[in-house]
Amino acid sequence: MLARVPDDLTPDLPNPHAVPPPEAAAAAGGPVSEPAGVPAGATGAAPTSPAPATDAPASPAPPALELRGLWRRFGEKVAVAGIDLVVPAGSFYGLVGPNGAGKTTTLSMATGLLTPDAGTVLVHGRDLWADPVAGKALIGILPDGVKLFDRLTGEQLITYAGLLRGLDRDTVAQRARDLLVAMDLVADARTLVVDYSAGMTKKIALACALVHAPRLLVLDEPFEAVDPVSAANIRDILAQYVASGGTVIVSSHVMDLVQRMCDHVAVVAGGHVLAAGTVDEVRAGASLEDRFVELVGGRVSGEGLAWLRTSSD
Ligand SMILES: Nc1ncnc2c1ncn2[C@@H]1O[C@H](COP(=O)(O)OP(=O)(O)OP(=O)(O)O)[C@@H](O)[C@H]1O
Repeated sequence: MLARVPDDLTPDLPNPHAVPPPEAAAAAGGPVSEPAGVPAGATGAAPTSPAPATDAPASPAPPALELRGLWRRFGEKVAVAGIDLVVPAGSFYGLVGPNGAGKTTTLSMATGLLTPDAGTVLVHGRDLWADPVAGKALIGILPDGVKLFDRLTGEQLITYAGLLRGLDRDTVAQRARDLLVAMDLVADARTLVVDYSAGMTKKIALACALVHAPRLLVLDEPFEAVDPVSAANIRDILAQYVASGGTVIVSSHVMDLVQRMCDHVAVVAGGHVLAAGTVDEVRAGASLEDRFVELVGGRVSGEGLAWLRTSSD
């Protein structure tokens, strides 16, 4: 079983010893930072007042993702009703909720795929919707109901994703090979994606989300239709990614999986966050599944379906 992400695919984290020019970092999908010692937004500006004293404690690193007052409605339907959420950098964060809770809508707004009606999305402290190009460079996305260019082969699709992210051809070729191995898709590298099974399609989409070594990985139902061995491989890859400094947000309906895999979780229902924190805080001594049912409610008896138990002969 694979338990290791190739070093080249671990997240592009800021290197305190090397500060690339912002445009180069953005093009490489890496962090865009001001030169050390220069206040944000002041690059190139002549100082107008003496520098402030520098003995104040360094401010803590911003969360990987911060959602403030996110709203989204579709016609009369309010899908997301003022969601606030803080995803700490380096966390493995689960997002759970019943069908129609607003998870996909929230993640779509958090990753620049869907415009919010109101609210702010900060990715590593940067306002995503103020500068979507820089913000999206930090994110890898596996959307729900993913639509791919499925007339490409798996290998071509990863290559396409890498080139689109601004990587050079040699880097893309190396990473495509590594990802095909990690996803156990080498034998089908030259098969058209349209001929892939649902689980294989999920894996090739995940490979595309990883190719630019993002700092934040947002995965909507990544294990749906994936076989147990592939799921275990993917879990290993994600755990390794988090161990090397990346942040993963994963939506899932499988409480047991979230409880085992994630260190933080948010329970969402009706477009609101009902509970959020570490998994242990949220489950409060119960299993996550029991706590989920307690928070969300909505259990129905099968009495109305008595006819299902009636013999038809
Ligand atoms: N494009 C759309 N047009 C109209 N309504 C939408 C649209 N997208 C989502 N909705 C509605 O918004 C609500 C939240 O949907 P969303 O897909 O975010 O839920 P979810 O938590 O991801 O659900 P599931 O777990 O079933 O995938 C639902 O009532 C859904 O019908």
